[in-house]
Amino acid sequence: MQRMRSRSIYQSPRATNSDRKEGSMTSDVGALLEAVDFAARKHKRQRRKDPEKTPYINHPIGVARILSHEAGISDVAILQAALLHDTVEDTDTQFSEIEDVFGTEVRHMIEEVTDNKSLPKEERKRLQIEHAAHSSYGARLVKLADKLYNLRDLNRCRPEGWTEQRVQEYFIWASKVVNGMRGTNTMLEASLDQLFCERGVEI
Ligand SMILES: Nc1nc2c(ncn2[C@@H]2O[C@H](COP(=O)(O)OP(=O)(O)O)[C@@H](OP(=O)(O)OP(=O)(O)O)[C@H]2O)c(=O)[nH]1
Ligand SMILES: [Mn+2]
Repeated sequence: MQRMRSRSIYQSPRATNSDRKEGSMTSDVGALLEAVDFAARKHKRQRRKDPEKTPYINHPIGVARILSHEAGISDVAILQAALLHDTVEDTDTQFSEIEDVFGTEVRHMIEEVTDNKSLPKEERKRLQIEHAAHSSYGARLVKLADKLYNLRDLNRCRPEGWTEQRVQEYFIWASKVVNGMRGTNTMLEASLDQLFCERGVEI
């Protein structure tokens, strides 16, 4: 029987050339695909709130894509955290499970971006504004890309049951979360500011 590894092979991969030649899974690509697969399995029964009922997994994949394609991020742990960022908040995933597979760095980023769903919604939303400002660099990047994706999604179509006023209030709240993270990434902040400006939200 194969012995259990004491350290996950998917955490912060630093693959050597010989690892790559041997087809080892410690490559960056392998580590990212492991996170995509983990998130897809965890979110498999969930849909977005849009009338089309888009598969939920489109959101974390899109958040990771914003970081890599628009913000210029290539750090594998940060991209994995983006892919996994809603697994604990919205599925039965435990932080310990994330740590076992992806390591402590990814676990900590996800802890930082996970709301405590047992708190009343107003308190949760207030705490996001407070916590975002004191988060690590990786967690702030994930938060900024998360907000950018969700605001673009709101411009694309209104979630079922949301009034136009609720959409506008989400933009105003998101701007407060973003304001606490200024100076993190020029490209993300410029894209977010453009959206706030189009909605007439003061920044
Ligand atoms: N714009 C949009 N959002 C949708 C849709 N479907 C699901 N969501 C999710 O809804 C959340 C925002 O809705 P709210 O009512 O404010 O929050 P709640 O679900 O946490 O109570 C976001 O969670 P989150 O990613 O955890 O971010 P956050 O807003 O909690 O920071 C977003 O991903 C959709 O079709 N459009
Ligand atoms: Mn999210």
